[in-house]
This record gives sequence, structure tokens and C-alpha cells, in this order.
Amino acid sequence: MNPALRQRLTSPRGLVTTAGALVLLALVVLGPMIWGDRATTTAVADRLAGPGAGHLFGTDELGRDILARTLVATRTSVLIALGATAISVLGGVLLGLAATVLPRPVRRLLAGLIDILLAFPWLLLALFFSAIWGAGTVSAMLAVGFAGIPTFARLGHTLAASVMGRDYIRAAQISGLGPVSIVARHVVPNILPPLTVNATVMAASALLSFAGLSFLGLGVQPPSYDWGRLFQEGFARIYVNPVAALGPGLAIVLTCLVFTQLGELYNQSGRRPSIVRRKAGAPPATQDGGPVAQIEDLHVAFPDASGRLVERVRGVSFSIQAGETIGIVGESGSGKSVTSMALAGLLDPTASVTARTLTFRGIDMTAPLTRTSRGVLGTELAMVFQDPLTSLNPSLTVGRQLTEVAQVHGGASRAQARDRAVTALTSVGIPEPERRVKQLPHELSGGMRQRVMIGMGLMARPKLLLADEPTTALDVTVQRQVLSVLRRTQRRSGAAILLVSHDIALISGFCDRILVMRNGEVVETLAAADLHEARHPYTRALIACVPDMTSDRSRPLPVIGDELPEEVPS
Ligand SMILES: Nc1ncnc2c1ncn2[C@@H]1O[C@H](COP(=O)(O)OP(=O)(O)OP(=O)(O)O)[C@@H](O)[C@H]1O
Repeated sequence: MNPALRQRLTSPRGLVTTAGALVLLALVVLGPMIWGDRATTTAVADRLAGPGAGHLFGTDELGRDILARTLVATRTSVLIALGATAISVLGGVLLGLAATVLPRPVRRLLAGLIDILLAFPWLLLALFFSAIWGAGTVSAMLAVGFAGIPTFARLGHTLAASVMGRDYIRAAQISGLGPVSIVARHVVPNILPPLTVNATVMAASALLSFAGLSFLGLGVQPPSYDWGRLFQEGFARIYVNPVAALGPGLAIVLTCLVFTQLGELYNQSGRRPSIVRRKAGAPPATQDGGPVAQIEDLHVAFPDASGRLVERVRGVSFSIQAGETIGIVGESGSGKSVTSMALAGLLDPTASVTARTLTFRGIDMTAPLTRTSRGVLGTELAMVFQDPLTSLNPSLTVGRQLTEVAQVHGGASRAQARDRAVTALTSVGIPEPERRVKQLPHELSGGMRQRVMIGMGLMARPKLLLADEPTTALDVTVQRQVLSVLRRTQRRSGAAILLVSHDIALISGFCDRILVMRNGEVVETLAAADLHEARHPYTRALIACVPDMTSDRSRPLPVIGDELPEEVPS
């Protein structure tokens, strides 16, 4: 089982929800078998009895036990709610997916149809369908199920459309995969989590709708009964025996809670912060005069498929002084990004982080962040990622994204923030900044987007710029431009830079100090100027892999690994 899901399931809320779901399941399966007779046995002598020892919720007008009827009604109420939800989700998602992948004219037609259906209120549609199919259990289920289709069609369409634009879908299309395979293999797994959460909310709404329809006499018809029907019968005598109405009412509310909480448990966005612990005796650095960032004995582990923690970063220590440029270099998977993300507190919530010291500007990153420290991080720590298209919000203009920090943390007015955005874009060399601030990220070239990311850092007063492979996706000329913008930014702001790259040539040309990482550990730290004196065989192998003007083109480049020490097992 997914470790994060297991963590949520074993939390107090998870345990209560799971217990509630199991009780519901037991009532659905066993309720009619155990209490079926009691629920249908009439006893005229006991009719309309109040709550008492023999009948905890009292009896109805035929002397039947209301508690037994409430327990037995669980099966009908839950099954029709789930049936309607299944109709809404399946129908809606199929329609939404069809509106995403079918040829353009059909797509437009379906998208228009979804829009028209959405214009009608959901309850109106439910009443409309139930009037067409007449009163009854199955027709109520179909009515509520069909009324929910437009909502799920829109949701499925929006989610699928956002996934269809991704690079891996284009790669799948190029590899010859048909629309059905693409949807099954690539689209559905990616849209499943939000759909599941919405389906649980829909199940709760369906339950309430049935209660409403049965209450109005349009839902389940006698002699069948569900909670809505029992509620209606109890409501007529609410002043004589309130429990007769409260019992089924409570059952509806509790079941809705179980449904929505199940969705919340599954919801990946309800994440807890990563487990960050500081080892005993750690003295957090002071804010002034000390290093900008300090890391001592950092360990980061992630759970594997069986939930066992596997260490990916082991005992990394270094500090960064103001204005200094440090480069972390190493092969793919050596732990460079994880180290820098741990410093920024941006690791995946499943990560387990331990460190003797992990501070940025004196803020102890192992402790929960206060409002003030969040403000400091927001203004003094800037990040530039490898792919600025995914780092920038595609639906907001460049200007909106640039001004956010100044407005939220700097207290600047809208006009002031906009002026500062234009200045920031000018200083990172973006032509026509006045026009660019009004554009969306996709309207900019890759190099421009990367400059926007750097410009965003400039909007505040960065003390540290974390740049993770900032030039990897760019061609050589643009790489040089972006690096020179980074350098200018550093001179202007006095910020320190932590540059992460697998390219030792780039790192040695740009940084003052180099940390060489392999298999989660720093194997060598040296000044960039001393690179030619590297002692560790891995560093020497990395250098040897970079061809220069004297390299023999007829020979293959050296392969890292042959002459190196064995990897330390995790
Ligand atoms: N969220 C995560 N869950 C599980 N393992 C992870 C997670 N993030 C990173 N890892 C693992 O941690 C190790 C180090 O990853 P990291 O991203 O730091 O590598 P890197 O040196 O930056 O490589 P690259 O240059 O390819 O980005 C890898 O083995 C990676 O699979």
C-alpha cells in the first residue's frame, strides 16, 4: 500500500473513518438478515409507541420497530446512492473523455452539449428525470445519476484536457498509440485521484437527494423504504416522538460524513509536511553575521514500495556565505536536487529528513515555520528550476506572478508591484517588458521563461538563489545568457547561489566552490580553481568525461564506474 495512504489511514481521523465505513458495509450486507423480520413484523397493540426499552426509537403506525427499520434501510439508501454515483461518474467521465479525444467537430459538439446541460441546475434536472420515469427506487436512482452526468463530464473534460497537453502524451502519440490506449494508459490514471474525491462528494449529495426525493414522495415507494421515507414518516410525528425522525436523519448525516471523509483520506493534496527532525544538541545558526544557509549531517530517506525508508542523502554538510556561489555536481540520482529541496523545505511530504543543523538565514528549517519565517523565506529565498514552463502558473500572466511576492510579503500596492515587475524584467534582459508582463508563460520562449523565474527572485530581496539545472533545457547560446543574468542578479543583490547541475564544466566555470555528490554522499569538496587537483577518482572521472579541444575523437569517452570504489549500500 502507498505509504502516505497508510499513514493517513492509521491517523485518528483515518481510523474513525475506516471504522465508520466498515460499520456501513456490515449494515448493508447483514442488516436485512439480522433485523429484517423485526423491521417488518407488525404489532397493532404497540403502534405509535414512544422510545422505550423494547423499541429504542419507538414504533410506526403499524407497530414496526423504527430502529430495526432504520438499520435495514441502510442497504437501500447506500446502494441507490452508490448506484447513482456510478451512473454520474461513468457517464460523465466517458462524455468528458470523448469531448477531449474525438475528432475536432465531435469534440466541439460534445463540449457545447456539456455546457448546455450544465446551465440547468442539478436539482431541477433530477426532478425533471424523476417526473419522466415516475416515482420509484430505480427511477430515483436513474434520475439522480443522470442529473450528475454534466458535472462529471465537465470535470472529466477539464482534467483530461490538462493532461492531454503534457509532453508524455505527445510522446505516446508519436509512438503510434491510439486514442483509446492513450486514454486508458496515460489519461485515466492521472485524473483518477481528483475524480475519486469528487465521486465521494457526489455519493454524499446523492444520499441527500434521495432523502429529499423520498421525503417529497418521488423516491422509494411503499412497501420499500429508505432513510428519506423513514424520515418523512417520523417527521409527521416529530412533536410526539422526535427520535423517529432524528434516527434516520442522523443515519443520513453520519453516512455523508463517512463518504466525504473517505474521499479526503484518499486525497493526495491533504498532505502532511515531511517528517523533519533535528538531531539532539543542534545549535541553530544566528540570523545576522552567520552563513546564509547551513547544513550539517543531513540525511533524507524516502519510503520504497514496501514502505521501508531508503536513505537517498547521507550525512551531507556544507554552508553558504553571502555572495558565495556553490555548485553541486554529480550524476543523475546522486541526491543533488534532494539536498537543495531539503534546504528550501520543499521535499515531498513522504520524505523523512534528519539533520544536526538545517538553517536558512537563521531559520531552523527542522522546526515548523512561523508566520514571520514564512515571510522571510518568501522574500529571501528564490528558486529557479529546470523547466520554467511547469514552474510558472500557465493560467496567470507573467505580471501577476511577478507581483505576487511584492504584494503578499512586501505590502506593495498593485501599481508599485507592477512597476517593480517591469524593472525586474528589464534587469534580466527581457525586451519590451511592458508588453511581456501582460503575456501568459506559453507566449514566451524557454530562455525568456527562465529569465522570468530569475526576475521573480529579484522582485524580493533574495539572499539565496537555488538554481536546479536552470540551463539544462536550453540551447548553448541561451544557456550563456541565462548564466550571465544569474551572475548580474547576484552582483546586484549580493545573493548567494546554490547551483545544481550534472555538468561539471558549467559548474566549474560559474562557481567558487564545488561539492561533488555520488550515491547520496558528498565525496569531495574543493574550490573551483583547484578542480584540476581533484583527488577523488569519481571527480576525476567526471572531469575526464568532458571532451576538450585535445580529446581524441576516434576514441569513446571514458565510462564512469570502472576505476571507482564500490557504492555504499543503503
Ligand atoms: N519523492 C521521492 N520519492 C522517492 N524517491 C525520491 C523522491 N525524490 C527523489 N528520490 C530519489 O532520491 C534520489 C536522489 O534524487 P535527486 O533528484 O536528488 O537526484 P539528482 O542528483 O538531482 O538527479 P538528476 O540530475 O537526475 O535530477 C534518486 O534515487 C531518486 O529516485
